[in-house]
Amino acid sequence: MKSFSYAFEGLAFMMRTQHNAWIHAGATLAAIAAGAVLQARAEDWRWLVAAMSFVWVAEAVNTAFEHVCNVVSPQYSLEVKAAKDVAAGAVLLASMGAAAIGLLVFTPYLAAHF
Ligand SMILES: Nc1ncnc2c1ncn2[C@@H]1O[C@H](COP(=O)(O)OP(=O)(O)OP(=O)(O)O)[C@@H](O)[C@H]1O
Repeated sequence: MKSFSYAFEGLAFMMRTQHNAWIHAGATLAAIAAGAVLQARAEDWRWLVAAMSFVWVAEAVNTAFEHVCNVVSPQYSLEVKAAKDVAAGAVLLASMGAAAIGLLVFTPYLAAHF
């Protein structure tokens, strides 16, 4: 129970400090709403859940990484810049992958409706 509470504290910290987390939250809610409205099949929900989870995991790891960097090297450093930029790149890659999965999942439903 203690471990769960620390993990939820970490997630709450991420939501308080990372504006990108709110963009992920909006995208997550939009994907869930689209899946419900279009009545996505179970195999499509699997892809959606995997894509959404991957983005959140990348953002959480990026947040942790940034804070470790800030403690280890609060002053400007090209090494820290490279490390933070690569971590931000991981979130970008996960988000682009999720957007691609969203397109692949939802396009056939939209094509069938319109
Ligand atoms: N100590 C530092 N030395 C050099 N560059 C830094 C340093 N801290 C931040 N930066 C640069 O600023 C960018 C943003 O870092 P910051 O820690 O402010 O994260 P952020 O604003 O939460 O952005 P994001 O989560 O979108 O990557 C980094 O990707 C890096 O290019």
